[in-house]
Amino acid sequence: MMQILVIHGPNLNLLGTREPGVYGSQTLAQIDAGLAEMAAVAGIELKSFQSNHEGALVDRIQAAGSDGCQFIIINPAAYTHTSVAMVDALAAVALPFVEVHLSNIHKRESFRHHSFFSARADGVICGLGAQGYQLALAYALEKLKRPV
Ligand SMILES: O=C(O)[C@]1(O)C=C(c2cccc(Sc3ccccc3)c2)[C@@H](O)[C@H](O)C1
Repeated sequence: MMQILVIHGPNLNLLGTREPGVYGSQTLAQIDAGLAEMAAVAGIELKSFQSNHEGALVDRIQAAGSDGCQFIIINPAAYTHTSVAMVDALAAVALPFVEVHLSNIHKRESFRHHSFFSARADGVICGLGAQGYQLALAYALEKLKRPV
C-alpha cells in the first residue's frame, strides 16, 4: 500500500495544551487521526512520527527512504530555522515533501521568517492551523494519483 509519512518536530507533542491562539486547540493525536482517516479513504497508509530530538528526526527521514514511503509532510517546528541536518536527510532520500506550519511564521518573530526547508519543498503551507496538514495531504494524494 502506498505510504505517506507525517513528521512533527520538537514540542508539537504538547500541542493543544497551551497557546491555542497561536497553534490551535487540537492535539497532535487528533490531527494525526484526522489525517489517517483522510488517507485511508484514498487507500493510502499514513504514518506519523514526532520527536524532540534532531537526530531521531534525521533517522526517521532516512528510514523513509527504504520503508515504502512515497511522500513526506513535515512540520519541523523550531528545527525549521536551524536544521541543515534534517534538510540534508530529506535531500538524501529524495522524497517529495510539503512543509507545514500551524502559525504564520512570517507574521511572527524575525528569527522564524527563515526556513532551511522551504527551498527544497514542493510547497509551504503556514498560518492555517491544523487545516494546513489536511491541505498538504490533499496535495500529496493528488500527486501520488497523477505523478508527473
Ligand atoms: O507554526 C508552527 O507550526 C511552527 O513550526 C511551530 C513552532 C512551535 C514552537 C513551540 C511550540 C510548538 S508546539 C506547542 C504550542 C503550544 C504549547 C506547547 C507546544 C511549536 C515554532 O517553533 C515554529 O517557528 C513554527
